[in-house]
Amino acid sequence: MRLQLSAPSNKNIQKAIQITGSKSETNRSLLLQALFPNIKIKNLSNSDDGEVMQKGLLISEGEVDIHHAGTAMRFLTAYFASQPGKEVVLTGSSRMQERPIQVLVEALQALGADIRYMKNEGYPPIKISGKKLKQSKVSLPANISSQYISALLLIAPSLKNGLELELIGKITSVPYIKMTLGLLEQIGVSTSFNDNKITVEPLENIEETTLVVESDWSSASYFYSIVAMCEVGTKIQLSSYKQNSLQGDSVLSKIYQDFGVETQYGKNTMVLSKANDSLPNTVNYDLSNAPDIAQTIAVTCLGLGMGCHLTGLHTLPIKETDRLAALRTELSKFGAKVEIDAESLTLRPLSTLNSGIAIDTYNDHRMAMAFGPLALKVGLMVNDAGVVSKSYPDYWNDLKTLGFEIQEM
Ligand SMILES: O=C(O)C1=C[C@@H](OP(=O)(O)O)[C@@H](O)[C@H](O)C1
Ligand SMILES: C=C(OP(=O)(O)O)C(=O)O
Repeated sequence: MRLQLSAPSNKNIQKAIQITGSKSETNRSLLLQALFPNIKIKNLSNSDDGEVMQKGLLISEGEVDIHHAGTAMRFLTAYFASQPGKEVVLTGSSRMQERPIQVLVEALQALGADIRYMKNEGYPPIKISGKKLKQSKVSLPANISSQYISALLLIAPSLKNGLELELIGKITSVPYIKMTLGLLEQIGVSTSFNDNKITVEPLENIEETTLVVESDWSSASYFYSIVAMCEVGTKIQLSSYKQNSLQGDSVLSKIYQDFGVETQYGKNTMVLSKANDSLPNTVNYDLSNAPDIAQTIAVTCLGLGMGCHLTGLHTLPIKETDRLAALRTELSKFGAKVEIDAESLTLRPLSTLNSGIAIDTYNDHRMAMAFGPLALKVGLMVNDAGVVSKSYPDYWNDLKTLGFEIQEM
């Protein structure tokens, strides 16, 4: 599906949008619920990634296909490996078969798991024969993906002696590890995280507990970008959000102050308002703690004629697509000068954007969603726009609610 996008006729937007639960919190909560069935969950994500996780958890033998969902791939690997009697082949999209999983597989094998590669060493698909994992200590590299660490932490309370992890190297995407520990604490598990050591105590039963998933902050990023590009006075209310979030992407409320956007919290809601138009020429951010908002920020800067130097992006090449290469290609179509290296992206300020551009999305929801707000500055097309369903199926409808003109071509 190719969409043609144009700006709302009124760039002083006053609207409210309800976003569903965080996909990261959802997939963690679902796994915990499979281990401790008296957990109840509210405000689940309606994303494809949440759906494949839910379906995957119901399967005990045969093939489990998690499509593009990184969290489902990593979390289910740990889950099936620790479940005696379950025998599955865990696979995913062709891109998923290029996303590395060796660090997690080796850590699980060290704990006693039976996992074999079906095609390429180090990558899905993998065959898992569930076993009781008897070991309780393991060390693993922490600089490739925090999802390997979260996967181990999620099954940790169900292991007889809990788990002690030693993290090697610089730890990436730290807030996602803290989110996992935060959810474990919410169900009554004792945890500690000091320097490069994490411990999780075992837990046999829990009281009936309801986990209320906060709405998705990565999805909220696109509204920060929209407000930043609208007229002063624009206000968009988003729900359900809170100031003390488990999600690291909530750093958006600080970052977007640089773009004149203020955040006010109410009861379960936040209002983003465009407060001023005085913008710096260029901004610098280290996004190693919030990699999923890199695309949003780069496109906001392009739209506002600002430059940016974004660092800490070493994980972007192994996400849904190589996001550094994809960003360079797509930003350049508008005439921008963009440089990338293994962990950073530099965009030079550009005053006039080329028009008539069609954005390629590379099976990456965030390529489509990040470029949507740019329609406020220049009409554009988005190819394969249905990719947004990976995390945010209602995205284009919500943009229509704001007044964007969106037509299928
Ligand atoms: O644990 C999670 O829910 C996630 C962790 C991050 O991945 P990495 O740790 O691989 O950077 C993030 O990019 C992803 O969207 C979700
Ligand atoms: C990287 C992402 O997802 P995952 O790794 O879970 O596929 C994302 O949603 O931006």
